[in-house]
Amino acid sequence: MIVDIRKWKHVFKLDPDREISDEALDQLCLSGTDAILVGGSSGVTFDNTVDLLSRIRQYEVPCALEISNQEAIVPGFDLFLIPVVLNADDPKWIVGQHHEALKEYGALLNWDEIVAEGYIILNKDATAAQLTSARTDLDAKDVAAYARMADKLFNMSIVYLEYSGTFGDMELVRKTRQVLENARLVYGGGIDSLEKAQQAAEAADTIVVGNIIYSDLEQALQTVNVNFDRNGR
Ligand SMILES: CC(C)=CCC/C(C)=C/CC/C(C)=C/CC/C(C)=C/CC/C(C)=C/CC/C(C)=C/CC/C(C)=C/COP(=O)(O)OP(=O)(O)O
Ligand SMILES: O=P(O)(O)OC[C@@H](O)CO
Ligand SMILES: [Mg+2]
Repeated sequence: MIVDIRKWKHVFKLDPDREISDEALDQLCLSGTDAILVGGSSGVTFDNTVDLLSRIRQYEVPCALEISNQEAIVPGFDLFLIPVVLNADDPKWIVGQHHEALKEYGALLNWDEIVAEGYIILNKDATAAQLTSARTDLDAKDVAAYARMADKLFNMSIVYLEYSGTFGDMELVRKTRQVLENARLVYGGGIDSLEKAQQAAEAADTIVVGNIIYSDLEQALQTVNVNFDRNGR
C-alpha cells in the first residue's frame, strides 16, 4: 500500500503492551481515522507487536510502526516511523540505537517505507522523557531551533511535539508550526475529548490520540470528528 503521511490529520496510536478488545479495535479501525500508529515507550516486544499488527491487518486502514526498540522491529507494516529524540541528553536516542539497527538492517531496507521523526519531548513525566533523559525545560526559541534543525538541516518529514500523558501548550505548538517549511508538525499528548482535539488541530498539522483509547473509548472515537478546515495545510 502506498501511504502518504502528508494526508494524515488524525491518527490513533495503539500500544502493543496494552490490552485492547476485538470490539474496540473494530471501532477504532473503522472510525475514519487516517492511520493507526503502533508504538509505545516501554514493554513493546516482537510478539506483542506481531499480534497487534495481525489484528489490525483485518482492516483497510493504513498501519505504521513507530519503532522504539530493535527487538520489536516487525516486517509487514505500511510504513516505519523512526523517532530521533532531538532534545535527548543521551545520544543513544539520537543516533545510537539507530546506528545499531542500521548495522543489522541497513542493506535490506526499502527507504521509501521509512520516515524519520524529529521528536521534541516536552512532558518531563512521560515515560519517553525519562527513558531518553530529555531536556524538557525549553522555551519557544529552543523548540523552534530544534524544529528548524529537523526540517531544514536534517530534512526530516515530521516534527513531533510529544507531550504524552498531558495536554500541551497550544500557543507553542502553533508557533513551532509556523517555522516549518516542509516538515509536518505532529502533535501528541493528552487529547481526551473532541474539544481538545479541535484545539490541537488548530495548531498542528496532524494530531495523535493515544492513552484515552484505553480509559474512555467513546471519547477517543469522538476525536475523529475534528475539523481541520481552519489550519489550511
Ligand atoms: C527488514 C525490516 C523489517 C525492516 C524494517 C526495519 C527498519 C525500518 C529499520 C530502520 C532502522 C532504524 C534506524 C531503526 C531505529 C531503531 C531504534 C530502536 C530507534 C530508537 C527510537 C527511540 C528514540 C525510542 C525512544 C522512545 C520513544 C521516543 C518512543 C516513541 C514512541 C512513544 C513516545 C510512545 C509513547 O509511549 P507511551 O508508552 O504511550 O508513553 P506514556 O506512558 O508516557 O503514555
Ligand atoms: O497518549 P497520549 O497522551 O494521547 O499521547 C499520544 C502520543 O503522542 C503518545 O506518543
Ligand atoms: Mg501511551
